[in-house]
Amino acid sequence: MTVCDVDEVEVWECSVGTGWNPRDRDLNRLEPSASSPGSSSSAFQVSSKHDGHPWYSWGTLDIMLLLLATNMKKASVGANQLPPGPPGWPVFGNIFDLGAMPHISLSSLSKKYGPVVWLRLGTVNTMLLSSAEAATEMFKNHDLTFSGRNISEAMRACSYNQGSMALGQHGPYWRMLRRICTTELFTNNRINETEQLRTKCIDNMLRWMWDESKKTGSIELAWFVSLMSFNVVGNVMLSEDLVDPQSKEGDEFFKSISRTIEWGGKPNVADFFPFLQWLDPQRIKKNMTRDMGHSLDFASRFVKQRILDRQSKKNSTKVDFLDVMLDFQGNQKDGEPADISEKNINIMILELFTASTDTTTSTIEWAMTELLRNPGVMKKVQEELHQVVGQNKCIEESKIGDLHYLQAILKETLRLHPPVPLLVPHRAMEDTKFMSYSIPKDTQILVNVWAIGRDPVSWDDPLSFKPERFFRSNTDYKGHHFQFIPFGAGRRMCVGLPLAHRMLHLALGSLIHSFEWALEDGITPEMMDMRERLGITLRKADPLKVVLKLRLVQENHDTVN
Ligand code: HEM
Repeated sequence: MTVCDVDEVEVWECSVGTGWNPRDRDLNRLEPSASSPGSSSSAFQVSSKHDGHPWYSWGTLDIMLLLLATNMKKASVGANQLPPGPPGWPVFGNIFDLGAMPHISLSSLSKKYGPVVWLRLGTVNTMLLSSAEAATEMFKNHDLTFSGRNISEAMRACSYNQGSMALGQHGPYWRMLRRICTTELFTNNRINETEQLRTKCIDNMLRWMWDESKKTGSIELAWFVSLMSFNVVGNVMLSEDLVDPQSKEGDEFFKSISRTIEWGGKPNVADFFPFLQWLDPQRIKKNMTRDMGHSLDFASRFVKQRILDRQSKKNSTKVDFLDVMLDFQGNQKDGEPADISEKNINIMILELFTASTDTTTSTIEWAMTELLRNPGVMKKVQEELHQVVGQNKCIEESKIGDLHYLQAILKETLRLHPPVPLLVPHRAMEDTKFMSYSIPKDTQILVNVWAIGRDPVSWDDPLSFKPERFFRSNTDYKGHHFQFIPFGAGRRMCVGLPLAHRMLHLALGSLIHSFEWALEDGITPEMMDMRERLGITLRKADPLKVVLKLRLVQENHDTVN
C-alpha cells in the first residue's frame, strides 16, 4: 500500500496590553448608565453585577475613588462619549467578565451592549468590536490609527517584541519586515517554487500517521499536522526538515517553541496591572524567558551555521528566507536600519514557526472534526477529490482552484473556528473618533472574529456547518469581506495567508483523499466533544482521535509498509 510518497520525510498574544491610561473612564463600579450609551450625564449607578446586594456599603476608599473618577472624567477629553459597556469592579474593572473563554463571554456582552463595547481590564482601556459593520468601520476608516499593538509582559521576554513583526509597533522596522515577507517570502512565485517541499512534508505526515495507526489502532491527528506544518516552515525558511517522530534535536526545538506558545497564551495578571510587572506573580515572564531563550538558541545555531557555510561558499545555491534576511540591506531612510541583526533574525525565525504551527493545526483538526460529524459533507468532498484529482493520484496545488467544495469546507471551518478569535490585539495610536465615540490613545482594540462569524445578521443558520453557503456568494478570507476575517484585514492582516492557503488545502485534501476516516470504537459523531481551549490559538479541548483505513493506492510512488 502506498501514499503519495517521496524519499524523505501560531500571539499570539491573546492577552491584553499594558500601560496605565489616565483617561480611564471608570475607576470603580460606578458607571454612567448603560441604558444611555454615550450620554454625557454625570449620573452614576452602582454596578449591576451586584446591584442591591446588601454586602456592599460605601467606605472611604469608594468615596476617594469616586472623587478621583469624577476628576478624571472632567480632565478627560471626550471621555463621556465612550461606547457602552458593563459596569466593572473597583480596581479590577471588567477582568472577571472575560471568563475562561473570553471570545464567548465577550460575545454575550455584545449581545447585551451592542457591537461596540467598552471595557476596562485592570488599567487597560479596551474597545471590543463584534459585528461586520463595526469591523468595516475599523478596517476601512481607522486602519492606520488602530495599527499599533499592545504588548503583553510575557512577550517582552528576551526583548522579543523588539524584533517581532506580529508585535512590532507600526513604524519603519515593522514596515521593513512586512515588505521583506510580502516581496520575498510569500510571493506567488516563491510559493510556487516551494511546492515540492510542501508535498514532501505532507507525504511524510501521511506515512507517519499510517505507521502509527498500524501500531496503535488510533492516532491523535493534531500531533502529526503540527509536525508537518513545522517542517513546511522549516523548509521555506531554513531549507531543513526539522522534525520527525524520531529526531531528538528537532524535537527539542519543537517542544521549546510549543512551551513559548503556551506561556504566551496564559492570562497574566501583570498585563492588567503594570505595577505588578516587577513581581511577575505567576512567574510567566520568568518561564517564558527560559523557554524562549532555548528556542532562540536553537534558531541561532541555524543562523550561525549558515553564516559559516556562506563564508566557505557551501550550499551557495540555497536561497531561502534565512538567506534573504542575511542579505538584506536597508536604505537607512526614514528610520529603516542598514541590516537585520542576528538576534532579530533569530526572533523572526521563531515568530514564523509560532505563527504558523498552531493556526494550521487548529484549522485542520476542526475541519476533520466537522467532517466526521457531517458524513454527508465528507462523502461529497471525497467525490470531488475523486473526480478532480483521480482515484490513485496525489493532489497538486494547481488543482486547488478546481476543488470548490474543499475550499468551501475550509472557509466554513474558519468561520466557525477561527484560530485567532480576537485577532492579535490592536492599539489606538492616537485619540480618535470612532462611530461617534471618542476613543483615547492607547486603547486596546479586540475584534471578536469568532462572534462575527456566528452573527445571524451576517449568516443564515449561523451555527450549522454548511459549506454550500459559500457557493451562493463570493465571500473569501482575503480581508475584503468583513463578516469573515479569520486572517484579519488591513495593514496588520496575516502576512502568511498565501502560504497558509496552500498548506491548508493541500494538507486537508491529501488527508481526506488518502484515508477512510472513522472515530474510535464506541464514539458516535453525536458524542464528539466540541469544547474549545483558548491559548494563543483556539484549539479543540479534547484532541481528535481517529482510526484510519488507507484508500489511496498511489501509482509511481514507493510502498509505505
Ligand atoms: C490557518 C492559518 C492562519 C491563520 C488563521 C492566521 C491568522 C492570523 C491573524 C488573525 C493575524 C492577526 C491579524 C490582526 O492582528 O489583525 C495574523 C498575523 C500574522 N500571521 Fe497569521 N495566520 C495563519 C497562518 C500563518 C502562517 C502560515 C504564517 C507564516 C508562516 C503567519 C504569519 C503571521 C504573521 C507574521 C502575522 C503578524 C502580521 C503583522 O502584525 O503585521 N500566519 N495571522
